[in-house]
Amino acid sequence: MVKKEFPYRLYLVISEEACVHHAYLKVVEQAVKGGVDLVQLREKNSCTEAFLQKAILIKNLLDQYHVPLIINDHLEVAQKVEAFGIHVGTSDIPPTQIRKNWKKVNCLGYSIEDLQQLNTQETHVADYLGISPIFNTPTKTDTIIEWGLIGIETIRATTDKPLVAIGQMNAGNAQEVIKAGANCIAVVSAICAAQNPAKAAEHLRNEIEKA
Ligand SMILES: Cc1ncc(COP(=O)(O)OP(=O)(O)O)c(N)n1
Ligand SMILES: Cc1nc(C(=O)O)sc1CCOP(=O)(O)O
Ligand SMILES: [Mg+2]
Repeated sequence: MVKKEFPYRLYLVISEEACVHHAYLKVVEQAVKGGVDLVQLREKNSCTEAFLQKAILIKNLLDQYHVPLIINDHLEVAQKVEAFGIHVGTSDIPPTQIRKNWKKVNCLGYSIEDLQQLNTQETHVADYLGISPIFNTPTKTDTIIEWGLIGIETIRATTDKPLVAIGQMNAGNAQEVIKAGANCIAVVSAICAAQNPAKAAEHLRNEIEKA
């Protein structure tokens, strides 16, 4: 595998239902203005058509800001919208299958839930690894481990792939998470539930850059 660049540092994972104070497209735009440089659309409860329509709207918006779009789980939507990439976990289409069916995928993310996964072909073909989760979070409860900072350090020592930290990430822990070895921080609530998504993103981004 040729190692690709992964310059992204603040990753917004968004769904319409996670957005508390503003419409999701407004949250995306404000977040990008505040410093988000990668966005994932994660619609766990939408049918394919609704997911696709949301993806088209977000893609059109993000293209104006030259910010890449990642689609969660759904290969058909990702391909139809010509997304930058896709994120999958251990219960989804395996990364090797995605490589076979989507030759032009630019960025393939894969969730890591245990250390054994690091030695698999699925991990090998991924462009970045999501450390799933750093801390338990009410936003996603079907997780099996809480990696903590030690988990980031352990994974960092094992792989040189870009590492994305997710799960209860916020401005209060962003610096220590980056210092422990994560390249990028992914958030849902810290931006989607903020009164001011632009300010929330800016605060997070500043903490990341200070680390
Ligand atoms: C950046 C990032 N990391 C991890 C996940 C979780 O993916 P997965 O384990 O497939 O769980 P769902 O998001 O599909 O519920 C993610 N989405 N993004
Ligand atoms: C989408 C997602 N994946 C996770 C994982 O552990 O794989 S945790 C998560 C949700 C993160 O939400 P918040 O920033 O609100 O804690
Ligand atoms: Mg998934």
